[in-house]
Amino acid sequence: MLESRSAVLKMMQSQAFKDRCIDEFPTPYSHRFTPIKQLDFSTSVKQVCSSPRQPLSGLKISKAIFLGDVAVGKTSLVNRFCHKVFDGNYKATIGVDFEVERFDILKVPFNLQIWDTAGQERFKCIASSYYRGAQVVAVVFDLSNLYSLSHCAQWLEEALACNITRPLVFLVGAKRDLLSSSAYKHVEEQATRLAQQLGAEYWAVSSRTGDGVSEMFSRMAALAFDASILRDLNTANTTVPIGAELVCESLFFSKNEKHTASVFYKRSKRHILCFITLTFTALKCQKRAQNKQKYTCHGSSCM
Ligand SMILES: Nc1nc2c(ncn2[C@@H]2O[C@H](COP(=O)(O)OP(=O)(O)OP(=O)(O)O)[C@@H](O)[C@H]2O)c(=O)[nH]1
Repeated sequence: MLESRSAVLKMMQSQAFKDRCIDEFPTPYSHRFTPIKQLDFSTSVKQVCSSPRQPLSGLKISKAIFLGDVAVGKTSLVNRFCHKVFDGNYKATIGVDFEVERFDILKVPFNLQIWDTAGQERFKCIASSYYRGAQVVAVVFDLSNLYSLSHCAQWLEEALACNITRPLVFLVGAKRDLLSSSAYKHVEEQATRLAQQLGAEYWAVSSRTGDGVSEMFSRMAALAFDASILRDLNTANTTVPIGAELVCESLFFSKNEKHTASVFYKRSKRHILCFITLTFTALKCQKRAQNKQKYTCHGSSCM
C-alpha cells in the first residue's frame, strides 16, 4: 500500500527530482551494442518541447515491463532505481509489482510506469496480462547464469505477441558485480550476439553496486519519451491526449483478463490504490477526449 501511495505521489509531483531531469540525450551502454543509432532527441521533439506554447497536452506516460527468469534480479533493479536500496535476500514477486517514476525530459513532465513481473511459471498467466501496451520491454538475465540468457528470446516473443506496435527492446544482464572481468567478457560476447539477433539494446548492470542502473532507466525514459511524442506528432488526426490511449490499453482487459486481474487485486491489496488512481486517470482522459467528440479507440483493447 505504501509503495502504491508513493507511486501516486510521484506522479503528482509538481517537479521531478534533480536526478530525474533529462536535458541531454542519454548514451547507450555501448554504441556497438545498440540498434538505435540516433544520437540526440528528434529535431521535431526538441522543437515542440522548447516551444513557449507547447501544443502537448494530457498525461505523458509510458509503460516499461521487466521480464525474465526467476531470481535474475528484476525486482532488485527496480528497487535500486526507485528506492535506492538493495536487499541481498530473495523474495519472489507475486504476479506483478508496479512503480511510477516521474521525470522532466526537455522540461516536459513525463511518467515512466515500471511493471516488475514475476519470473515464476505459476504467475505467468497473471504477469503476461500486463504485457499489453508496453513501450519498453526489458528482458533481464543473470550474467552469472547463462541458462537464464538462453530463455530471453522466449520471454521477448511472449511480450511482443501482446503488443501491436513493436516496443523498444532492452536485453539487460544483471549482477555484473558477481563476475570477474575475464568471465564477464565471455558472457558479453554471447549476450551481445543475442541482443543483435533480437534487435535489442544491451546493458550490463549491478543492483548491488548501482553500476549502470540509473543510466539505463534514464535511457529507457528518454527513448520512450522521444518515441511517444514523435508518434503523437506524426498522427495527423490525433484526438486522444498523449498517454490516454496507453493507459486504456494497459488497463482495459478482455473479459478473462479482467477476471484474473480482479482475483489478483483482491489478493494483493496494496495495488488497489494505484489501480483505482490509474483507472480514474484513464477515465478522465477518455472523458476529456469524448468532450471533444473526437475520441477514437484503437484495437479491441479499449472497452
Ligand atoms: N550480487 C548481486 N545479487 C543480486 C543482484 N541483483 C539481484 N541480486 C540477488 O538475486 C536474488 C534475486 O533477485 P530479485 O531481484 O528478487 O529477482 P527477480 O528476478 O525479481 O525474481 P522473481 O521475482 O522471482 O522473478 C536476490 O537474492 C538478490 O539479492 C546484483 O546486482 N548483484
